[in-house]
Amino acid sequence: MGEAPAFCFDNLRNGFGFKSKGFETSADVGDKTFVIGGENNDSTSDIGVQIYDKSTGKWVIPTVLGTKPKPCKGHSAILLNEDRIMIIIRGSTPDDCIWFLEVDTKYVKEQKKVLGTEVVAWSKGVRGDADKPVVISGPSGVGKGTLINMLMKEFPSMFGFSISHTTRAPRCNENNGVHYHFTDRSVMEKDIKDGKFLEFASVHGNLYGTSIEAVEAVADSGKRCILDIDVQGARSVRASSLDAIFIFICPPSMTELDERLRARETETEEQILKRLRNAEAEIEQGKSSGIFDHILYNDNLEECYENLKEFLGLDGSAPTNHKPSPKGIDLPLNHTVSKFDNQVLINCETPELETASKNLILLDVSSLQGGAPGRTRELNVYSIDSFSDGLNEKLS
Ligand SMILES: Nc1ncnc2c1ncn2[C@@H]1O[C@H](COP(=O)(O)OP(=O)(O)OP(=O)(O)O)[C@@H](O)[C@H]1O
Ligand SMILES: Nc1nc2c(ncn2[C@@H]2O[C@H](COP(=O)(O)O)[C@@H](O)[C@H]2O)c(=O)[nH]1
Repeated sequence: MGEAPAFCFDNLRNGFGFKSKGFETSADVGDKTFVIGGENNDSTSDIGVQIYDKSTGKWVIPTVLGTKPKPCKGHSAILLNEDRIMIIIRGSTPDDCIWFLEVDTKYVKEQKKVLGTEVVAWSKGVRGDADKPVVISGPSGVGKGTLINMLMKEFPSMFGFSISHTTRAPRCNENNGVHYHFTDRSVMEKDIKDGKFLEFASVHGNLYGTSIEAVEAVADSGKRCILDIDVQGARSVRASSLDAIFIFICPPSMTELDERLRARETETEEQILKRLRNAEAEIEQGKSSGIFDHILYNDNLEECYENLKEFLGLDGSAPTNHKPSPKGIDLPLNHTVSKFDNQVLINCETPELETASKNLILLDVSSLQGGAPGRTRELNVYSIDSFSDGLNEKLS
């Protein structure tokens, strides 16, 4: 069990001729040293990332993906599984104190290939078993939006909609930033290239995509994220580490789909025909691709909605969705962080107390799920009373 001093002033960069401005941590992965640092201990500062490549003797500023932690008063860091660094933030809110910086995970490796640069990716640590995002897919006109609106209306504090980007023109009843982020193709293509999208696809001749930020904004609001995306997008999300549940909505017949699209009066004849042509392939893939956990037929709307609620475990009385709030990790300036198998121990010393009390916090990382882009979930946090032989109070 290796013990690492926390808030260490790491001389690493001085040793290589760099001026260190303050409180940084570092971790070695292969021949790279990842330096994670804020500027000083007095005020809050951003957590920047730099990489020292020992094989070339050069410093590299990586492309940083994901939403990063807010400016903070300091942090500790410890390497897990040789591919991600767990960061414990000082002076943060309870739901914002653990973050992960992925440095060599599958996602990071893929993004390095796509972007052609060094890449690191942040994901926020979520304690316990947070509800998984829900991906809803199906051909245009089947009623996805209608069902999602019903769900959001009945459970406004439970669900949040992931607002996609699209290059298609807004319909007369659609608002920018509410129904979609309407954008230019060149801007969206640049953002895709910069790794800002969880998934994207060309759908009926336009570009659509889910930004990492859209999904994180919902998670940050404490709600369960709903994504309305096409089958190609669902496939990409399935291949990502978002760890969602996938529902495919099927029409009762192509004739009925045709009627619904026409009755909506939002597309031209040409566009309707294009959407109907694409629907056949989508239905085929929706039923056979193995992407979806559940297929719902939207014939009678009310019945389909009841089935959707049942699948989401919402068929009884309206759930309160009030999980107990997790307690924070109140890190003092002096503490050590150590790791043993899948457990990280934070030893907070409070020498000013006569009894020199020790406050131990155990982070169980054995069941971590998900990861960048999105959230790293299933982190369990316990406090340990060092003066008794028993555990624990679960803090999450
Ligand atoms: N079960 C149903 N029976 C009859 N009409 C329905 C049913 N479900 C939805 N509709 C209607 O069908 C039309 C298309 O529905 P909606 O816009 O929700 O489809 P969608 O799957 O979200 O389409 P798109 O992918 O193009 O956004 C709407 O006018 C809606 O009111
Ligand atoms: N892959 C993605 N598909 C998306 C996204 N947002 C919407 N969609 C799908 O596009 C079609 C058409 O939508 P419309 O609003 O123009 O009728 C529909 O099937 C949506 O599910 C996205 O972010 N990614």
